[in-house]
Amino acid sequence: MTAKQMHFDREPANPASAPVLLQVDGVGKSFGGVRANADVSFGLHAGELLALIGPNGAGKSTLFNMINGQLRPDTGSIIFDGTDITGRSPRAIWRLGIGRTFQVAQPFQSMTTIENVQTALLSRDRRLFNIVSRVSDYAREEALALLDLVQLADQADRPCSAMAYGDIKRLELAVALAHRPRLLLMDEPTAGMAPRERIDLMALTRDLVQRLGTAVLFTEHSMDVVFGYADRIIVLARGHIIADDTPAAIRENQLVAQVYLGSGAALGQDLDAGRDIDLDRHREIS
Ligand SMILES: Nc1ncnc2c1ncn2[C@@H]1O[C@H](COP(=O)(O)OP(=O)(O)OP(=O)(O)O)[C@@H](O)[C@H]1O
Repeated sequence: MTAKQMHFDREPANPASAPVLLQVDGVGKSFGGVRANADVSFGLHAGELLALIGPNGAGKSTLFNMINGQLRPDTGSIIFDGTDITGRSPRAIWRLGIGRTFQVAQPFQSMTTIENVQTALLSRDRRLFNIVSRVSDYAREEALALLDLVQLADQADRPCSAMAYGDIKRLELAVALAHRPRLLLMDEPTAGMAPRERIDLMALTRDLVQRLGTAVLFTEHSMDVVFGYADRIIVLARGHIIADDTPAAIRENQLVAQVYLGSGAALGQDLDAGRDIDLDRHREIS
């Protein structure tokens, strides 16, 4: 069964006209005297690929963790598809349709590719497996369709331990998609990947977002990925949103350039020259 037969494909979404799926309103979080997030507000539309960037310590992880339920905001609210999820548990938020991927993908190495997806489907369906009902017997066709989505169907029965890291990241995407999230949070999706693999993974993510209508919020330190694939970019600095705009507008934003580079140079100049700006090299502002 292919992904198309499983009805994964939809009409491509138009993010600008799509309804707001996630609304973050006046969110703040402090750790002792450190204001990690202050009065953060933004909306995210269905089918939108939104990048969250900022220098080290700007507050990206804190914001991410408030959306996925790992941290409770001190102030403000987070509304997902009309439901107030502020301070709810990670499990409850996941059940409502917010999935996530991690900086370092960690599949079950002792399983095959397809068994990893089958395990995610078992979890989605709240089933347990034991010696009698084996993982490899569960929802194989649906698991194959998910692997087909991320172009891994031909590696279904391969042990994970034998897979290339770029393929493992694609497997992680299939696992995250197993419970059909409407919003996917991706924490530095291309960390540790070679340039070619980064482009492949983001092109695939973009394609899936358009086909499935899933919204994606991702943090990323590689500016080639951010400017190449985001529909919109939010820039955090010292806990505040200092810009929320299209990649083209962010590129020309002088405040953003100053925050990153400590100069008036337009952010993305290096990109135009075909180079990648690594924010780790521009820590001085935070
Ligand atoms: N659990 C914590 N306890 C104390 N301070 C914290 C905690 N978590 C974050 N902070 C502080 O809050 C600020 C924002 O941190 P956060 O990790 O959200 O930034 P970030 O933008 O994700 O940084 P990076 O890009 O380095 O991951 C920093 O000053 C950080 O030291």
